[in-house]
Amino acid sequence: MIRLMLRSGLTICLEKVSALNLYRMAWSALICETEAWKELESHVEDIKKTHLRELMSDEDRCMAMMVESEGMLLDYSRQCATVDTINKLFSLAEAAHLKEKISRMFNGERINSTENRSVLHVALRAPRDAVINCDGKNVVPDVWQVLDKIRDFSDMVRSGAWIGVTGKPLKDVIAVGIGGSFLGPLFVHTALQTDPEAAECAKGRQLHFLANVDPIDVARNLVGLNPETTLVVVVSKTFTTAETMLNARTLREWISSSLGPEAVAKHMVAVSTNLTLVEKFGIDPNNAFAFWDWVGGRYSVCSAVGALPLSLQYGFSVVEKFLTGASGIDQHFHSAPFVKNIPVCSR
Ligand SMILES: O=P(O)(O)OC[C@H]1O[C@](O)(CO)[C@@H](O)[C@@H]1O
Repeated sequence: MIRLMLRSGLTICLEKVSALNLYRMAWSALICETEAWKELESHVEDIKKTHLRELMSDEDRCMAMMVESEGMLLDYSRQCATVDTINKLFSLAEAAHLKEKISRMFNGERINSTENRSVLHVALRAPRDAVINCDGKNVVPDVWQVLDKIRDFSDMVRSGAWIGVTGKPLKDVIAVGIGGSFLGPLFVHTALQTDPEAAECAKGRQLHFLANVDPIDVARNLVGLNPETTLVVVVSKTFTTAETMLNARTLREWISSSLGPEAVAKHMVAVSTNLTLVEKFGIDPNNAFAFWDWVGGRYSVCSAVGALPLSLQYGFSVVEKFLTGASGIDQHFHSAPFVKNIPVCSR
């Protein structure tokens, strides 16, 4: 039996581990024990003595700390750091095998080790003809099947082809959700409100978000809304989250007490990975928009979680542009060297 002492102090017996596991264990050695970390640590003491005013007067340094790609400019020159600091951070990224980890993510490997899942939010905005495998299956066709369904549904609602039970068009949407099933869509909605093209597409429509279970917040969100012209989108990855389910039940009651229980079919739809619970709640599975467990909640804005409410408000073409932009950044993240890589430099 061969015994190996890792830098972390862990002793492993070679006959008990496969070569692959050995490789992974070596990778997971603590980052703070690498040379790159130690160099950075001692460098921090020097940089602390430098004033940002002095750093900002160095034009070459400032230019070196700007990266432009995909129509975006990242200027990180106002960090208390020199070009040397940045190079040391790149060395640390290499010591952490960042490049390999990025590739493993795009290859659909189960890098979410706590849940033993792939991390494939990049597939949510991949072009229709892309191939991204999860457990040997290309997931891109499934993604586009849902996106096509979102486009058709939001076109129908926006054009008035899908109407409420009393025959009125549904011009207002309440998205019920919390955490990752709320914050991403709210963020994009806030940004799109200042975009002239998107604002034009949203004229005459309202999008509300309900995350809080405080009854006053619920009441405030409903002010000025008429159930006859409102569509409720219940957004929950698990469809078990207490706050979301309580708000969903409150709104189901708001609709059915005013329009009758049969109105739920026309006035409530859902976004979830758990379509069984969606149906149990009383939402027609035909009006459910799926996503998958390889989408982390906080990364779900490009799934139906964001795409459905935002398409209802702005139209699918606006959302498609958002997805295309995100996909452009994904390609950039996958292929650009660290020094020109906006997501890497902004970490
Ligand atoms: O989408 P769900 O399953 O309703 O979960 C909502 C949020 O609740 C949490 O589980 C906890 O806040 C988050 O991770 C998640 O984004």
